[in-house]
Amino acid sequence: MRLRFDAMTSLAVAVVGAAGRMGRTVCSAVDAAPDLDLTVRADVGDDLAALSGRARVAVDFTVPAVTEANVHALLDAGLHVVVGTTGWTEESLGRVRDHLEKVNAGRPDGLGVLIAPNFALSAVLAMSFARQAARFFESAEVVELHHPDKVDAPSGTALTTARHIAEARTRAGLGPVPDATEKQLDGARGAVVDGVHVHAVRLRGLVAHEEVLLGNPGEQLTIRTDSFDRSSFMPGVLLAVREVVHRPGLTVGLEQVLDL
Ligand SMILES: NC(=O)C1=CN([C@@H]2O[C@H](COP(=O)(O)OP(=O)(O)OC[C@H]3O[C@@H](n4cnc5c(N)ncnc54)[C@H](OP(=O)(O)O)[C@@H]3O)[C@@H](O)[C@H]2O)C=CC1
Ligand SMILES: O=C(O)C1=N[C@H](C(=O)O)C[C@H](O)C1
Repeated sequence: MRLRFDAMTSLAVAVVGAAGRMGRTVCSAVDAAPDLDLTVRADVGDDLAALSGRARVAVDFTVPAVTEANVHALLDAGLHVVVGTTGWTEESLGRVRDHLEKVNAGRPDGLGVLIAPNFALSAVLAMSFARQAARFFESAEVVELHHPDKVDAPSGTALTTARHIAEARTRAGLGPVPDATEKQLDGARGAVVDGVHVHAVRLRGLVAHEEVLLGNPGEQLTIRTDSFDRSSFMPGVLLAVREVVHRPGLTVGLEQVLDL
């Protein structure tokens, strides 16, 4: 019965932030997918409560300052939500988890929220490889490189990568990364995220890139991911849209869906 339903009914999708760089690309990708139906393009000033009944899944690519409020409004409107916008913290994720528990209480087919800092397969794999490798290296630093219209630094992907590296180092009993710097210009050693230095480059011509540098005496491992075009994020976004309706509660990271 379920197969018949999936085969005959397309999934109605709303895109929030539809006029933005990612929003426009997601609209085209949803439009081109035979099993998905783009029913709403929402942007600044649109009332998200009005999406109730017009879509089953909303995709949010907006700005860090509004994304959490959007998710709460979309849950109140009864939609599953896929989020690519950056700026999430343990606290804001916790509030979404609490909200989901409330709206899903007593519902076997509860709502799902899937939040991922990066939907590109190469980036998800790079984060996973970095996490795997981190415990074997004395030194670890992250360099992220993006287009200069990006409003946040460091990138959400770099923050997540650094946190995963730090967790792996702690679990392995590694101490602080070696660094004899005594005197520096402000920012010369980047931001420090859980003990891992993160450097942000903004350069016209770039899209989204990251290097994880891992060092030991006499050797270095570099893990690099490049998104040359926003089409790189689309298979992951579409996968998340199709998956989120089957995953009640909060899912963080596309790696959960890919079983990495
Ligand atoms: N997870 C992933 O794989 C990826 C994540 N990102 C992240 O996605 C986010 C968006 O990136 P990008 O598309 O480049 O940014 P843009 O600035 O191009 O797009 C954001 C859009 O959201 C709109 N917007 C702002 N506030 C609201 C609101 N309250 N409700 C609805 N729409 C709103 C903006 O309108 P206006 O311009 O008028 O303010 C704009 O149209 C960023 O956080 C970025 O880091 C980006 C790429 C991949
Ligand atoms: O703003 C961008 O462009 C991107 N943002 C995300 C991030 O901050 O990690 C994902 C990707 O790097 C592109």
